Amino acid sequence: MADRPYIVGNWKMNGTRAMLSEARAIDRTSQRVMKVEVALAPPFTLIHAVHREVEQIGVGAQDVSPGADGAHTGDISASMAADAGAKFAILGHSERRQDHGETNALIKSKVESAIEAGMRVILCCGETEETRDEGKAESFVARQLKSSLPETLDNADEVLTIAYEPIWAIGTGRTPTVDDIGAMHRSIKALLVDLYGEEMADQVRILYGGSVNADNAKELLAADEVGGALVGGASLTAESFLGIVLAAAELQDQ
Ligand SMILES: O=C[C@H](O)COP(=O)(O)O
Repeated sequence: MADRPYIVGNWKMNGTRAMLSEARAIDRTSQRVMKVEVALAPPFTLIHAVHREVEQIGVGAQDVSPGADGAHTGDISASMAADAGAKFAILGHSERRQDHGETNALIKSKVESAIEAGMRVILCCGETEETRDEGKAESFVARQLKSSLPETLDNADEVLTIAYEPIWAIGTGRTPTVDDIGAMHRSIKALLVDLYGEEMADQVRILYGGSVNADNAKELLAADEVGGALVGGASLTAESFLGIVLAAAELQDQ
């Protein structure tokens, strides 16, 4: 449901079965916070286990490979991730772009494969500090999105979420101003209207990601057109992640 804030924890390359207790605790509290949609993206090795442990929250993958199953050693297709219990896939994260040289064209083929497998896509975008300093952040992000979004979209709220994550804010404790976040989210929204029309664009939540924690969540989530948060470091313990979930719930009450 696009009108609920969407709070997604990305565990990145962290987590062994010892962390299942954190997922259980997140799930238990989330059952009482129905006005917020909560989800976790553990590493592939834990997707099935987390899926079996939780009742309320969504479980997703941090990536999928494009194309159909076949002879691709080490790869995991969207249909395999979905079979393990993943309902969504985070695609185009800047860490994958940097560490694995992912291009917008490759990301687009991953987006298409994930949607075909029935998953929701959380498509990440975001600029470097240099690009922002040059005043080119919005045009850079628009280019990333235009080159990696599908041509057409049906059931947008079930299929697509965008996550704006300025690279310089990831894991650094630094965040853009609320005005800068609002301006970027408005620009992304305008692009979605352009590509898919207003009705479809209204259904796509645009998350903010980059050093979100329980202390700054309320302020960041209140920015214009922010429909939730993609959380890295602060999603690794139930205590810190639930602080963000509860902040989102409080904001809904205001
Ligand atoms: O996917 C999550 C983002 O990269 C944000 O990570 P962070 O919350 O550790 O800054």
